[in-house]
Amino acid sequence: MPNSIVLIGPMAVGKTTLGLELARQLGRDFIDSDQQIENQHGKIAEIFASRGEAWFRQVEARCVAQLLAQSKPFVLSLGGGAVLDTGTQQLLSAHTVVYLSASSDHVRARLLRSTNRPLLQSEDPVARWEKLLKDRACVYQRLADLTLEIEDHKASELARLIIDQLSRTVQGESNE
Ligand SMILES: Nc1ncnc2c1ncn2[C@@H]1O[C@H](COP(=O)(O)OP(=O)(O)OP(=O)(O)O)[C@@H](O)[C@H]1O
Ligand SMILES: O=C(O)C1=C[C@@H](O)[C@@H](O)[C@H](O)C1
Ligand SMILES: [Mg+2]
Repeated sequence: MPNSIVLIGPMAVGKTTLGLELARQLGRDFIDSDQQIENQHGKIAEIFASRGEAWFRQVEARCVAQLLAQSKPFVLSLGGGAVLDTGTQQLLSAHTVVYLSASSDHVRARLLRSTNRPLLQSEDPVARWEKLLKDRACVYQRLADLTLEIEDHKASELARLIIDQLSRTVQGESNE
């Protein structure tokens, strides 16, 4: 797996948690785009409140482009909406993209206990999450080299599954 592995998917599916575990199992560096933006510009909820979503998206696209320009392969977890940027979509084609897919049932408890996601500030965060997923699912699917249903697996098991499935793909390609 010579290029970077990029985890995409909707909020709360476990991109950050699993990305860290995947990087640990592969002995690679790990970076999370939301964390990177927060280190540079402060809390995402405050950015949305003070500068608006459009400004956040510009910063996010620039941050992701800088990260993907690194020559050493690493594991990158993207914010849930980062894939909407067409420049980011183009850059992702040079990397291995893993879509973490989930039904709302599998993330319901996580959504209900979180208070820091500006796009889910609503009386019904689960319905908001479902609507965002409906709008974005085709983008996630189109960009993905591998799609993984998180179901009730532990992060360590999901990381192992990703490594196994990606190694099989690489093996298959070298046998062609
Ligand atoms: N496989 C798992 N099993 C149980 N809990 C998990 C698993 N993966 C993540 N979690 C928990 O779910 C919550 C959301 O996980 P995480 O922050 O990794 O998701 P995310 O996709 O990065 O979300 P965000 O859109 O906010 O970036 C966290 O509390 C995390 O501990
Ligand atoms: O799905 C989204 O649009 C977002 C997801 C989070 O990771 C953050 O990037 C932010 O809250 C926006
Ligand atoms: Mg995250």
